[in-house]
Amino acid sequence: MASKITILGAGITGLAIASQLPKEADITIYGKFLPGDEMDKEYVSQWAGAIWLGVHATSAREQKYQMDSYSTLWQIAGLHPESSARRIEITEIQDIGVPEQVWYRDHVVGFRYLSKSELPKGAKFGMKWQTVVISPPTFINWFRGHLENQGVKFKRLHVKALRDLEGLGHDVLINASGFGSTLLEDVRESAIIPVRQQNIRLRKEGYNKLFIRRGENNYYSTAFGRDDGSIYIGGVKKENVREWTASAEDRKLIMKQAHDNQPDVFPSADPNDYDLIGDHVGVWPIIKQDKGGIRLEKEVIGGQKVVHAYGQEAGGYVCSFGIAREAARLVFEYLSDPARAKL
Ligand SMILES: Cc1cc2nc3c(=O)[nH]c(=O)nc-3n(C[C@H](O)[C@H](O)[C@H](O)COP(=O)(O)OP(=O)(O)OC[C@H]3O[C@@H](n4cnc5c(N)ncnc54)[C@H](O)[C@@H]3O)c2cc1C
Repeated sequence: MASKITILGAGITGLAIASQLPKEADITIYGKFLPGDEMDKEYVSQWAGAIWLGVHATSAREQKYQMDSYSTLWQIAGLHPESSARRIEITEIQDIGVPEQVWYRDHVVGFRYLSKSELPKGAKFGMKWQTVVISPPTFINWFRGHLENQGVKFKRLHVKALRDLEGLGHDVLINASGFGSTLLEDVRESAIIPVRQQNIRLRKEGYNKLFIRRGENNYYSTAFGRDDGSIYIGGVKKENVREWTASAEDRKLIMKQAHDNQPDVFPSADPNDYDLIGDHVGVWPIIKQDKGGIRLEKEVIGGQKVVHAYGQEAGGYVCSFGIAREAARLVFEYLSDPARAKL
């Protein structure tokens, strides 16, 4: 009989995990929010940028997750342009750090360091390489359809605890509920903290670049074109803030930084001089490295064999398929256990 696997969570984490499970498994994804829903601030995967960006200060374990995701997103961009995933050249400028910390330099397509003459004033080093950019609402919708074609079922359900799912009779339950894990009565994750990021979206055709610059005091400026003709400009990041009201001051700062870095593209520092779509404020759940980083492990809770998958600091898209492969391996460990009968 096919193994029965339940996934709680229909964000990028739950979807990616479903894609890496054995094709013959009977898989159902449950969620309060599902792909195709109207934008809701609590459904984090709709709000990502999203880009694949090698995150500099991560553990070897998370580097592997990031690279697994890079290669799969790269493939999706080649095979399924309708998913919104698109290959793009990235220019990364660093006012901090050293070139040696760029651990992904030998693993991404077309990587090269910039020469001194190519660096803007104040920069320590920089690089260009090829990455993938995604429009998340389109991407998760496409992903849902792709999984449904393979027999994965989607059902809307809001639970208070993992034990509410016990009656489904699955062999393994995957907990990919993100922030939900702080509230589930039998999980109550206390290591998750919120990270808020404010960005701007504006209408501007013809910008097909991805620029990012990082510096002292959390300086972070990015701009990239999305497939819907908009530019996503970021951003002001704040840890431990779960609040969605846009700040006018941050909006000005974001636009000023974009203007300083690319005056040819953004000739004014005043947001009102552009065709603004609006502020884009989102909050995502992370577990910091000093608290162990992403929680990706097995735990038997009240008789259910659970695999937890949440809290990725580097970003749910950046780590997606790497986390999914590891989660699939943990599922396999449960299923191949000689004492496979339910506990
Ligand atoms: C502004 C912004 C920019 C970002 N940019 C990037 C980027 O460029 N690259 C990147 O990789 N990441 C980026 N991220 C981070 C990324 O969006 C998150 O890491 C990722 O979306 C988390 O996905 P998830 O599937 O774990 O959680 P979610 O998308 O929140 O999904 C959780 C799922 O669990 C369900 N759920 C939770 N609790 C329950 C319950 N009790 N009962 C039923 N269902 C439940 C929800 O309904 C939902 O379906 C960004 C985030 C923001 C906000």
